[in-house]
Amino acid sequence: FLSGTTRPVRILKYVQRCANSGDVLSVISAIDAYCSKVEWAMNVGDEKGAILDAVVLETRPRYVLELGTYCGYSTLRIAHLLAPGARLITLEMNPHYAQVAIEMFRHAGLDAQVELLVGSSSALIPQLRKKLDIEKFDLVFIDHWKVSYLPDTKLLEECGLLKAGSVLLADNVTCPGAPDYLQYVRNSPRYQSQYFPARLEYLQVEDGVEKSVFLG
Ligand SMILES: Nc1ncnc2c1ncn2[C@@H]1O[C@H](Cn2cc(CNC(=O)c3cc([N+](=O)[O-])cc(O)c3O)nn2)[C@@H](O)[C@H]1O
Ligand SMILES: [Mg+2]
Repeated sequence: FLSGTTRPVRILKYVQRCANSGDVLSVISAIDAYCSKVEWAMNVGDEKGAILDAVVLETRPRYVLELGTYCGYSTLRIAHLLAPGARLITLEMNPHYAQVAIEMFRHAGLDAQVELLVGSSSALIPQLRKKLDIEKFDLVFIDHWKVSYLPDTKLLEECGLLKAGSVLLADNVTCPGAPDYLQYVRNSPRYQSQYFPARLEYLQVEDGVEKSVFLG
């Protein structure tokens, strides 16, 4: 009866049926259960998600930016760990996926904690300071089109949205891979970069995330 829907809609319907509303951890595990048992989806998943959690806890960010919301899985993992008063901005260019993510945040009871902007990262990043009155981001989670990782990182630098100590965490640097981005953050004197190997979400394939601290 869900034929003709999109994968994010099928994930959302499963969450609305099976996860306790207002319980973000049950929403996260419901998404992982569905995507490991029913159909694969490109959420960061629980193994790489645990690395994301650790980086959020270690950074204790006040201003967080996410590139590529999709179903909102990683948005929820981050939002769950933020201190009161922190702000989480997530950018999603597909309005249909954005709507699914907003419903996902509502089910988790975190829709007031997340600011979702619909549009492409390259169009939105230059507007963030004016639009949101945010000077710098303490943490950026990068999980959108792999060819956009590097140009968007350079755009964040050019727009003055990074400060010494800002942390970039990039998903999929091994699979599907973001070779130009990796080369940049690993060779630029402006970044201190570290690789965390982990399996690709829900599969036995090798992937990894790259944590890069901007040095100013
Ligand atoms: N420049 C952009 N600005 C805003 N949103 C964007 C942009 N590019 C893609 N998106 C959005 O990201 C979401 C998710 N997304 C991510 C990707 C790229 N990610 C992958 O292709 C991917 C692929 C695999 N994989 O193939 O195994 C595993 C992963 O973890 C991945 O993130 N494509 N869409 C989608 O909703 C899309 O609208
Ligand atoms: Mg990813």
